[in-house]
Amino acid sequence: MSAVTLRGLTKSFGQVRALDGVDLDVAAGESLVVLGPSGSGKSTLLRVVAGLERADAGSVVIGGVDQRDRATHERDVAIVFQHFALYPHLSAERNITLGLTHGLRMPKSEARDRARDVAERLQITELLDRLPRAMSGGQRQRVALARALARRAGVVLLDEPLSGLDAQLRAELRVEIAAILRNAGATAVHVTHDQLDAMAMADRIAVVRAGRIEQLGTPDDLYERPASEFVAGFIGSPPMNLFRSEFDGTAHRTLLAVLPPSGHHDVTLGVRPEHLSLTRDAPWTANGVVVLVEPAGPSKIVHVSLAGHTVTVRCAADVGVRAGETVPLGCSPGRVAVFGGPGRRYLGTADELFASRSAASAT
Ligand SMILES: Nc1ncnc2c1ncn2[C@@H]1O[C@H](COP(=O)(O)OP(=O)(O)OP(=O)(O)O)[C@@H](O)[C@H]1O
Repeated sequence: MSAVTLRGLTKSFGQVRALDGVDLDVAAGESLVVLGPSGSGKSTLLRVVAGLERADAGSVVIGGVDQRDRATHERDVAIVFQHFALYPHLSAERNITLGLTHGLRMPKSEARDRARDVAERLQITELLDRLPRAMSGGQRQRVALARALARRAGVVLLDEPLSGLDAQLRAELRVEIAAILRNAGATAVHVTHDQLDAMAMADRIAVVRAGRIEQLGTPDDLYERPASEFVAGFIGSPPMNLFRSEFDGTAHRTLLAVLPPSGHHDVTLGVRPEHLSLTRDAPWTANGVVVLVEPAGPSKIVHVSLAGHTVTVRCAADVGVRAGETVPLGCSPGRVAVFGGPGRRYLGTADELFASRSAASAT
């Protein structure tokens, strides 16, 4: 396993800046997920690390060695692509051993031993003699992963390895792949636009937007303290409710009145679904109309229409509400995140902002 260090990576395609000065350190043995919307530069980042794309500026260092003059096959990386890219006319075993015998010039018997070893760990031994067309999507993806792991490369790069699989298989495989990479002690960089994949697979997540890293942190960091409105809206299922206008008119106005006068007047308030309740017994309240009740196992997600947008509330499964009902919504300012200023960065909770304002006015 090797550490990966990226410094000042920049890459443009014509007018499009796919990477805009990316600095990133991935520790040896770490699983890092690059998460962002379509077109944010995730694949380009991975391709530059793999040497499939040349950066306009910046450096890629793997295991302490600058990769500038190295072609993809000379880099200590294994790649698992979005599309399985297995050779259709070769058995699973041959798919796994081909890169070893040809790429790494390993003797056939040794390559076969390695394939069998990794197949056992991935529980696909019974697939080794099969052609890809005789396998399910999930089985093919396991074989693709086996092929990457069999190389025992210092770094495994995965580009949307789960896309194209159905939700249940995706949920199973994301946990499985994370465990396999962890047990193998592999350094892994995954790319995905799916925050559930990211939360399950990552030691740390880098959220990218327009070729820049917006926030880097553990899944808990990102969930508890999103650095910006963009991150807040991207993480969590359902994601944080964001109020550009107002939650409770009085509360919002009170909040605006206490914010620093330095241009933070256009703020967004964010509240997680689990921090809203269908009660009037809270410091801030408003009324809304239930549009949909969605069962979610031990809880339910209630979608409530409020001042022109839909708010999601996570509540206990036994709370009895029906579509069409008018319900109170309550929350506490300690649970309200405030975003504003350039880049709509996180300014603190409403409570913290009230407190700092009163402390400032007291001195
Ligand atoms: N070979 C290319 N030629 C021209 N533009 C490109 C090329 N590759 C990527 N881009 C552009 O660079 C930007 C980043 O693309 P990239 O594929 O890295 O994004 P992504 O985050 O991986 O998106 P997705 O999730 O849709 O795959 C996009 O605007 C894309 O259109």
